[in-house]
Amino acid sequence: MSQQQTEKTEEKRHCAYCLKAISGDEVKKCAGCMRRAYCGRDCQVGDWGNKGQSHKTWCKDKLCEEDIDWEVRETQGKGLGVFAKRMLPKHTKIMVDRGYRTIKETPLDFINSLMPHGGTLQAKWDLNSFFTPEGGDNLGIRLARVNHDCRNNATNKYVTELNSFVLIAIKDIAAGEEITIQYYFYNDFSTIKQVRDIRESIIKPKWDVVCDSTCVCKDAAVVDRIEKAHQLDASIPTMSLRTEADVRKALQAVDNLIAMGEDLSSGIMALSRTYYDGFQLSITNQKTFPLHTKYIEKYLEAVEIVDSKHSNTYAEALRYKTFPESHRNHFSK
Ligand SMILES: C[S@@+](CC[C@H](N)C(=O)[O-])C[C@H]1O[C@@H](n2cnc3c(N)ncnc32)[C@H](O)[C@@H]1O
Repeated sequence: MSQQQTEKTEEKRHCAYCLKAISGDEVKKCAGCMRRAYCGRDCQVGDWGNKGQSHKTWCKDKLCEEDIDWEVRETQGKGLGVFAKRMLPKHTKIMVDRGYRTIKETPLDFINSLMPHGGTLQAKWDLNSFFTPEGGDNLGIRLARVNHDCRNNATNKYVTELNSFVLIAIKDIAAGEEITIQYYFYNDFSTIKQVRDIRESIIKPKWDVVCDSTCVCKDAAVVDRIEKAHQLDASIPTMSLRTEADVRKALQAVDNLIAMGEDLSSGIMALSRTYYDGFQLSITNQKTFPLHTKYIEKYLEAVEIVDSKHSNTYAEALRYKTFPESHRNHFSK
């Protein structure tokens, strides 16, 4: 385990484990990354394993840290929010935040500090936990401070085996800019009807966030782009793969979808799946097999951004890159 070091500066930080505000001599840093701050050895030990944020897994990645790269502070009219302290380039991992699965599992101090102020533990849990298609409702104690925006500049994915949310920038985020996500997960290629239903039936009642008529979710041009991408996405699995020409046609659809997805909000999530589609399709035919390289490389890159190198998905993608013939779609099977 990395050792603590005492800093003699008047630096102001938050303990990465208990979240206490600390400054000057109270700030102890992980000697591995020299970035993560603790108020003492007990907190450092707690944070190292999965009782805390599993810093053992992330230390070498030198991830963004609270008070260095982002901070939690008051917003105008939304309570607290998370703000960039420096320019965070597109695809930066802003935070990896452990997901608590139940109220019982969540430290009481953490859950008590959350909105709604004066509310019951259940009300706080309901407001601050996020549904994850991969792992049910989970609460990330720092993620819970991130506000919703339909024009979000970040997106989050829950990685089940790491028991953590990974929050990534989906565009360059300027120093001082608020970091926002879309509450309630939907991928960019879901139909606009689903998007609208989610707004009306989940986001509004659960978080009391109401979009005005100028919001991007009501922009006809955006609606049209999402709808077209959805139709194309839904058509790909139904396409014939009997001949080489069929496979090339399906790959053309994949390339078109990639081009459409590039500029849709949170694109990298849906794109990672589309790159994988390209890989799976190209390997079905001996003639198109050489094309698989570009898709699997893009897929691996996207998985590294969204799920991280420590995920099972990354290990699997790496295996398919190295041994594409091991995939069930390989033309020899
Ligand atoms: C998960 S919390 C986000 C952090 C919260 N602002 C805080 O102070 O802890 C969700 C709540 O934040 C507020 N909020 C989030 N996004 C908002 C938005 N776009 N407009 C207004 N309020 C928002 C709403 O009160 C919402 O129920």
